[in-house]
Amino acid sequence: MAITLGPNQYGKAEVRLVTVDRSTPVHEIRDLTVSTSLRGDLAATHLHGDNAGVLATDTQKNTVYAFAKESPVGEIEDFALRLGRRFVRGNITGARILIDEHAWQRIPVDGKPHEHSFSRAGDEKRTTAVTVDGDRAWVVSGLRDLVVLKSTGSEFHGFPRDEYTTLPETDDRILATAVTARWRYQGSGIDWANSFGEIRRLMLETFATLHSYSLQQTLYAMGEAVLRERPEVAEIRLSLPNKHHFLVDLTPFGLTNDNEVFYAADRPYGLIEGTVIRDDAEDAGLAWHTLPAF
Ligand SMILES: O=c1[nH]c(=O)c2[nH]c(=O)[nH]c2[nH]1
Repeated sequence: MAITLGPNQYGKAEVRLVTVDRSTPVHEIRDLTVSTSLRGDLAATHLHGDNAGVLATDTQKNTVYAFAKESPVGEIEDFALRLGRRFVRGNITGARILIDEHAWQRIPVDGKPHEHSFSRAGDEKRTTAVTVDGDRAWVVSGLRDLVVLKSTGSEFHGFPRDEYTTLPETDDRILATAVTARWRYQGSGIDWANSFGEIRRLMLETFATLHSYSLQQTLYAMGEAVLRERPEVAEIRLSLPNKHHFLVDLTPFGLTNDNEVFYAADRPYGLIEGTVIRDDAEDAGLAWHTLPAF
């Protein structure tokens, strides 16, 4: 019997990085969670504990902080590319850098945004996942936990009924989800910030305006809108938990419920996931390699 080492990677997970730009009295803050993962010829450490080719995860963490001091972090995609390219040398042939950006907004005081006091702008995160392999690189960006709800304009009916079906058909329900999206970029010279803003806008506008007959239909329409308008996006993957809102039965209290009082269920939840891709998309290469969640 032969036993061999299979695919492996290692790095520092969830490095918390906060930067303050103090160049003017109006401070700018950035708040990132950075995870690094390196691949390559790492047999010696796995088989014999020989660490000559192991760039310590502690060094990887320090590199994140040093790079943030040496030049402005900039767009998370550029920061991830800089880090990934730094790590790929010698026996390290590939790197994957994940970054989540946490948004802050200025606290309004006397109607004006404060210079150096902030409040968290909700749970939503802008994300990127950069994979470097030799001198090639792939960028998959996205967002997580963008919670949306529409109070009408959503129906769900026509599904099969069997002896276990209890769900009533509805022609007017609340539709709510927390959007997780990742999209794969193609081409070069991409304005990361503008592209992110436009993709987010397209997804939100589609969610708001599409009269939905299923969350699946909404998912596809959101992805299709992005691919139609944004040629720099090769494909988009969406994960949409159906945050069910059930009508409360008020008849025990002698009351009617005219689609006004709901119980927001926590779990279980439907989980609707899918990819929307253009038929002439550039090859995905290693873009999704070892990417969690999809
Ligand atoms: O939009 C929906 N899609 C489903 O597949 C589903 N299943 C379910 O119970 N409710 C819903 N809603």
